[in-house]
Amino acid sequence: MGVKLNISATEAEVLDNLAGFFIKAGNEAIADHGRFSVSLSGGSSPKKLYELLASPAYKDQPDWSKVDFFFGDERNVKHTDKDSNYLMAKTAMFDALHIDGKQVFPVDTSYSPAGAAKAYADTINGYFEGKPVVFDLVLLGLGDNSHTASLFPHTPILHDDTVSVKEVWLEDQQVYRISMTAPMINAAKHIAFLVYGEGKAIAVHHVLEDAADIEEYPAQLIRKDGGVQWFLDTAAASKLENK
Ligand SMILES: O=C1O[C@H](COP(=O)(O)O)[C@@H](O)[C@H](O)[C@H]1O
Repeated sequence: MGVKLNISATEAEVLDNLAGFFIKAGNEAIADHGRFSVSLSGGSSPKKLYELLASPAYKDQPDWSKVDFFFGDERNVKHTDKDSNYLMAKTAMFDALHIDGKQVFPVDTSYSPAGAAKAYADTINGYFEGKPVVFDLVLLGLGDNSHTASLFPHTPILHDDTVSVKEVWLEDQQVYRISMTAPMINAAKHIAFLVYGEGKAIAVHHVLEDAADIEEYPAQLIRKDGGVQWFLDTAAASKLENK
């Protein structure tokens, strides 16, 4: 799968290492083509990373006016809802860094789920001006059930081979989410997972070491020849047999 493991002793070290990776990727992208396009993850894990990146004491920060923010997935809720990935990133990072609204590309959840997915795909294609969609960095988390972005077990999006954005119906929760497809994520220059805590250890083992089964372990869909970076703490890595 081209996995690059970065295992740290503590949660704080994992966050620090990934912040360093983010900043390096950002500075390199800006030096290379003038801007840094990053797709953020949502859920419970990344908030501390975003707060750390926004911390004024943090070293070697990129020129934030040259960073463009997207979302790998979103809950089908208003931007003011506590479950909104956009709201979480805004409060944890955008506000503190005074990011201009023109640099932030949230999913427009005022549409129907299918409409929001289509509109977001159009937004992304427009940003890349009709050229191939290649984000400089896609950040991802991992759910206890081995989902990433909103690529959930046993959902049709797992078999979508288009570089696109789709709505995802979660039968058990009776809600929609909107998610980039695996091919859109896999086209990125860099992909980095942030996973910490013992609760994720079994999922990490399934995704990285079990036989291929994308229906059960959708994060196995995320692969790159150049390697996918996994930033883990020792608790999340504790069930790995090969470290
Ligand atoms: O990549 C992602 O992963 C999470 C799962 O992370 P968790 O920390 O909430 O368990 C997912 O739900 C999130 O929306 C996504 O961006």
